[in-house]
Amino acid sequence: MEGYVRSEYGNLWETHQCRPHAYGHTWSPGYELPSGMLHGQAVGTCMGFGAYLAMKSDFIPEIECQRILKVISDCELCLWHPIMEDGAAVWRSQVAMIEKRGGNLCAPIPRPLGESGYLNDLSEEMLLQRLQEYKSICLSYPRQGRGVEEHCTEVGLADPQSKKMAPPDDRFVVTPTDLLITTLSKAKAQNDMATVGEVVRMLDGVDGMVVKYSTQPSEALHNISVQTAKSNPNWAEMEKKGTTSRLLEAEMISGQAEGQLLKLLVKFGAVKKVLDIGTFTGYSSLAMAEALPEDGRVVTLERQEEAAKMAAENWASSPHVGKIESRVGEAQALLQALASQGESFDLVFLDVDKPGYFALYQTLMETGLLRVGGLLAVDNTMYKGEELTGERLSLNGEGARALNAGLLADDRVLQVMLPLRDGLTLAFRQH
Ligand SMILES: C[S@@+](CC[C@H](N)C(=O)[O-])C[C@H]1O[C@@H](n2cnc3c(N)ncnc32)[C@H](O)[C@@H]1O
Repeated sequence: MEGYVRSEYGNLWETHQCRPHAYGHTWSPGYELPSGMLHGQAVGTCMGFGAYLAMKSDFIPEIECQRILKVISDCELCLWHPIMEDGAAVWRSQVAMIEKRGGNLCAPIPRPLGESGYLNDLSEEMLLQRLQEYKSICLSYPRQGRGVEEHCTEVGLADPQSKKMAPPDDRFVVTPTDLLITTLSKAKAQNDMATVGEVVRMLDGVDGMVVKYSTQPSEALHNISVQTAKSNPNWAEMEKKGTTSRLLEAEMISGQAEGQLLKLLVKFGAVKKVLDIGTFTGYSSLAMAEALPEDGRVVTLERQEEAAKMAAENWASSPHVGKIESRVGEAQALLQALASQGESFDLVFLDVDKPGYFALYQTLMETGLLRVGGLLAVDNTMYKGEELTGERLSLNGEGARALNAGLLADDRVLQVMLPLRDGLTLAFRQH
């Protein structure tokens, strides 16, 4: 144990490593807890599966694979558990491991017997196929590949799932989330669907409460919300005609709560120059313009001509319209142009397609468009809660995750993620 800790010292999270002693610990973390298996039993299944993959990769001959499976089985450990039928959970574990191990699967498997090689390429499709092949082999082993006393409850231990969430009575209610969790937990225990419905109603009220108790919008901002809410048929029509290249939708609007937060940041920071990346129908640009002093300026960027036109119409009646400069084109190219003009900004609001987030962030930092002492606000950093589900992320979800990870690794910024609507991150550039 001491030798292990010594070798791991400085990296007790065990990240970014190719580690022979992680044999049996690549796929099982995805199903160990929900299965209720003892840790060693779950590792047994994963060692057996690793041995099978080693054979399929020509790292060991079939006879040695059988030898490994026989040893595991003779030790009364589990080779196969029905929970492994949940291929999606096994795949999620693989995805999480790739992230943990710094971008590579690095699954240690025998190569040759007694030494370790690493498996890096295993697609989801191939993983599912190999699992089924492995299962059919395991079924020919004693107990059909099952272990003896596999589960925690069989040896007098509590089911690990029962510890996953503190029992409702033990959990302090400090936040609305605590309240929702405790109420839902009780409802689940009592199979009480009426209370589940009540929780849905409460959840639905969270955004409404934020809106209710935040400063109400100006008439011009209110009108943008109203116009935008009616705009979906127009966007669909424009996309069909080819006047916009992608489908825009009313739901893209930042809206009141974020608009008021942006206004507040402009006022509090005595901001003079704002860069708004993603104009859409002009809500965030106008919100920030309203908070700027007379000589303040918002430069707003939008790739879709039609959206920029609609934004200009929306601002036309506002006394703050003169503070807004609209530029049309791809954000990355427009940023380069602004940088070459020697521009820099006190506040940048980033709200465009998420796959481009990190590259745009890098440009903002490298060119000095976000000045030292300036603030970056980024929308949708909790992208639809995708990361919470543990499912595979969409391209947008990946984009948000890449930015979140990039901010975390960058000591030039201090940041906080606020669970406001779809997640809004504030990052202060300290150097
Ligand atoms: C979420 S909306 C912006 C919402 C706006 N900030 C508001 O307050 O309502 C994103 C906008 O950015 C535009 N956009 C997306 N990716 C872009 C890119 N790479 N360059 C320029 N504009 C982009 C879209 O056309 C869309 O109008």
